[in-house]
Amino acid sequence: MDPSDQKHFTVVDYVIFAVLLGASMCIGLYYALSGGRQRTTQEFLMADRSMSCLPVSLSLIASFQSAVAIIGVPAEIYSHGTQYWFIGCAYALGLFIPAHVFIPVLYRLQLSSAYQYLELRFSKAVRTCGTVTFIFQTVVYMGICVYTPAFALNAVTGFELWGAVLATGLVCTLYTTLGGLKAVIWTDVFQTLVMFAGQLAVIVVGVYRTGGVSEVWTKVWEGNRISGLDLNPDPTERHTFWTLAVGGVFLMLSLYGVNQAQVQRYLSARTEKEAVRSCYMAFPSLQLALALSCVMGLVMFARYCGDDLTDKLGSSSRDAMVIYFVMDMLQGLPGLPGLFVACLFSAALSTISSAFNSLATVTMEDLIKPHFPAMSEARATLLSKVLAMSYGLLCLAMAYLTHLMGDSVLQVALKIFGMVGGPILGLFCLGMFFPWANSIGAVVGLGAGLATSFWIGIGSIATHSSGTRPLPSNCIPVLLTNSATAAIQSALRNTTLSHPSALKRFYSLSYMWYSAFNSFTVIIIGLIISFVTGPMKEEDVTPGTVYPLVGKLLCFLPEHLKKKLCCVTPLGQTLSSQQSQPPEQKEISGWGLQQDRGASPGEMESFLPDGHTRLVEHETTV
Ligand SMILES: O=C(O)CCCC[C@@H]1SC[C@@H]2NC(=O)N[C@@H]21
Ligand code: NA
Repeated sequence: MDPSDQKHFTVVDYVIFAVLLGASMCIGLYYALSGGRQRTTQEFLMADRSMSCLPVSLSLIASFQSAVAIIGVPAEIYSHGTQYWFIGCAYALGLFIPAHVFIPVLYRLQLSSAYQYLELRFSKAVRTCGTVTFIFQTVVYMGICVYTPAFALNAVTGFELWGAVLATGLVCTLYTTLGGLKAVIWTDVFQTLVMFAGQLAVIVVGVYRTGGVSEVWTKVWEGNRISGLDLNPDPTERHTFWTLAVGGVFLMLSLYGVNQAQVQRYLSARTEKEAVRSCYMAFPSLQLALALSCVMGLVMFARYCGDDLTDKLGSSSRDAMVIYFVMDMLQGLPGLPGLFVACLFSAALSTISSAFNSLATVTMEDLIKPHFPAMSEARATLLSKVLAMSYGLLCLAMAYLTHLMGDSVLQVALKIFGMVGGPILGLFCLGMFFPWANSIGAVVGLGAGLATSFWIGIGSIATHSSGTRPLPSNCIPVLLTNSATAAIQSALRNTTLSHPSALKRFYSLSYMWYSAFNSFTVIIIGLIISFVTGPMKEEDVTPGTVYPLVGKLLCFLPEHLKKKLCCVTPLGQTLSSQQSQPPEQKEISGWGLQQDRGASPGEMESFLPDGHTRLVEHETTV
């Protein structure tokens, strides 16, 4: 990028950006100094299970709406048209199933970490495998989220790259470490609003400067960027209605159903009903976030298609082009470039803080506490803060690794979710829907799922069959005009159109199918191994850890047949955690309530730090 074309910030922009970081810090400090002052893990990691549905729902959006979406989705729409928008069709089921299947099971078990479920249902080994897999996925994802905004800004504005990464990482680590989950959730609320405001500003100014709505629509229509309903059933087709609306459901379930960051938010709600309501309330906000980023891509297309930006942007990826577009639109409007940079970093901060906090929680609850049961509350809380800090530093290192990955951060992020989140989703489904599944089946199933997903993932990179479709000839996006890239495009067109071997087709499976494909692999392998090594019996399964899915699907069968199929266990009772737990119970419920095999589902046995046990009668509401 030659300096003459670099867009510069005015003082006002820097002030706005500093105000955003400052506001996040203040919210973090407020929660460090108010309430219980973050002195128990229940408060630091679970917000005292006192949150209401509005902040939880906005925090649910913020967790997986980072700069990757703010930059990656417009770049996707610019290059491939609005096909990606169909992922919105996956949001309905993608939130309905978590609200009515995963939340009831996980909430009634009163867990702190989603992976405690795996020990209750299977064994400690399965829990550890799930936790380690989640940690790997989140650390890689965090790296992408820290790197994306800094890289894009640096490419266009010369904004000091590693200075921005450091500023983001440190501010985020600080307020997360000081304020715990309460600070993370309330900064998420503030940052989500900044995110929406920033994107809206770019859209309004962009439409105005491109000649108004009708002008934008005409250019977009003629550039055939409005993709119709592509019902092509070919699973290697990168984006079709099926890969996005159906494959997308499994992606949503892996994130909003079983991902620790989201499960922790559900469990921080003061009642189960509040948690379900927050899931429902996330739907409109998710649709709004998707619409804003897609429209931004369309306005960008209306603005540049046909112009030649290659000389301006050089070899940097199309992701950087989004920032160029924003800076181009907002030039001369002091404060607005700063607002968009604040939007970008809000997106990044809200995701990274959720990642830090969930990593600290699972490391504490799943990997440390079980080995140090006598650890004092103060020491446990201090250790949680040290963990949040160390994950922060690890994240900066991962940011550098992202530097080495390909372009299109959106695709990289979605691939990670499919490759790692998919098998974890399969593991939870295996446990919740199939009472016969045993621990050996679960571990082998997870291993098979991860092995398959990395085999496809690496295979697709090796054979360059990332499924990029040839673009419509009438408007080769401006960044592809240079001959080298065009040559790759035509070479790619020839190889993929030649007779692809079965293996090549396997490698070119759309990454939007990874979540579905990998979760089914875990379930099928897990069931086979379970039946081979002796399936579990109904009475052996911890009550409250199985969702009678098969029973509900086969509701037409007579009761005695369903009993034979051992799939009619009633789910645990609806809990309102505040009423059901006596106050002294609170500080240890994060230790996971061990079910006494003999206790009836309504009774939960909990282990006190001093080794005594207490039967807690949970109120049962219909
Ligand atoms: O923005 C990111 O950090 C990740 C990319 C989007 C992740 C998925 S896409 C479907 C769902 N909707 C969102 O807003 N995020 C998740
Ligand atoms: Na975010």
